[in-house]
Amino acid sequence: MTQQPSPNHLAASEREDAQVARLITWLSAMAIAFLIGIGSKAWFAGHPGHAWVLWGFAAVVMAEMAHYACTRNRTVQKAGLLLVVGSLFAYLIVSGGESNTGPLWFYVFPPLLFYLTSLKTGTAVLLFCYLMAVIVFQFPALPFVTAEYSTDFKIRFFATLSFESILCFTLEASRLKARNELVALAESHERAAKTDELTGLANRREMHNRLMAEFSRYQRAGHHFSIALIDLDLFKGINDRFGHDAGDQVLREFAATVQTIIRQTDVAARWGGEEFLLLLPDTSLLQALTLAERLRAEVAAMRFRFRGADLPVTISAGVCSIAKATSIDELLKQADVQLYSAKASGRNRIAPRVRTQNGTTTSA
Ligand SMILES: Nc1nc2c(ncn2[C@@H]2O[C@H](COP(=O)(O)OP(=O)(O)OP(=O)(O)O)[C@@H](O)[C@H]2O)c(=O)[nH]1
Repeated sequence: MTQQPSPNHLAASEREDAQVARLITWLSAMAIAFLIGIGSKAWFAGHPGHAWVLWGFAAVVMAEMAHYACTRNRTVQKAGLLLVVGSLFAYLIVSGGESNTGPLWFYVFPPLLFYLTSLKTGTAVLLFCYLMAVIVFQFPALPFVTAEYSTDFKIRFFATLSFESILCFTLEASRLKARNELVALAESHERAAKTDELTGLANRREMHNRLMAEFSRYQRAGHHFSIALIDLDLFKGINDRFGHDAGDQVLREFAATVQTIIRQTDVAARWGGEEFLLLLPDTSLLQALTLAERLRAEVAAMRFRFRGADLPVTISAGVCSIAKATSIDELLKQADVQLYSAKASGRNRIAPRVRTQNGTTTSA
């Protein structure tokens, strides 16, 4: 199974793409200035053919810039620049440019290539360019080759270019590694800031954000939601009789049970010590009561064990729907009042108790 890139990775890639697009725009503008300047120099030095070729390349780069300005297509922009640069360097190697210095421009290629493409694509394109250069250097008699280079030049050219390419590859590989580690670190910090360490559920701050977001959705589009405030009954007794570790294990097991019962779109959070809050989007009061009751029955029927001892675990919950409140604070207050009433009427129950059409009540 292929792993989906995380939102943080996608955001980092998007930022990088935008940065690359800006860089290409600047490089293209500089390339146009250089090509026109060097073309003019060639013109006045009496090499009109060379001048026209360089001006032709400048015109293609201008056309590419205009295309990008109209379409904002970054893939075409990148491919276009690499194609122009590749063709220009091929021309400079076969023609020798001015005074046989054309191949020197090739040193611009490796860093640009690795930065604009991936390490794999960059290496493949570079190897292809090496092959082309070897052919041009080895077979000066080929019809399109007009330059001839000394053996010394060829050896030094390949040696220095290989050194530069390996250096660029290594630097780009470590840049990517550092970037990925940074994104992973940011992700783990982000997760830690939203999660309760003991149970792995959302923490109070994260739940508060989710409640606010759900409330805006309700105000904007009228999507109803409900909450259930759950408290483990007589939890102090469990800690006192069986120890704090037993209490911690109960909290973890209860959190795991909650996660098997709620929907994916629901949010469960540890609201306080032994208090949990469920946010149930698109859920009416009756549906929320049914879910809370199912959870209560499940917990009451479960066997919580710690070091051979059976732990008496039950829950009480207060449920409230946004239809009965005008703000998140009021909603929480009402759920708290309901929880208090569930506790007061004997614990191991859900409040409010409502009558359904067939006369039964939804909670214990
Ligand atoms: N083991 C453990 N205990 C915790 C944690 N957080 C809070 N508690 C304990 O939970 C207990 C809550 O006790 P109380 O508020 O008196 O409530 P209760 O005993 O559950 O009684 P009722 O709520 O009235 O049913 C306290 O003893 C806290 O120390 C935790 O992270 N781990």
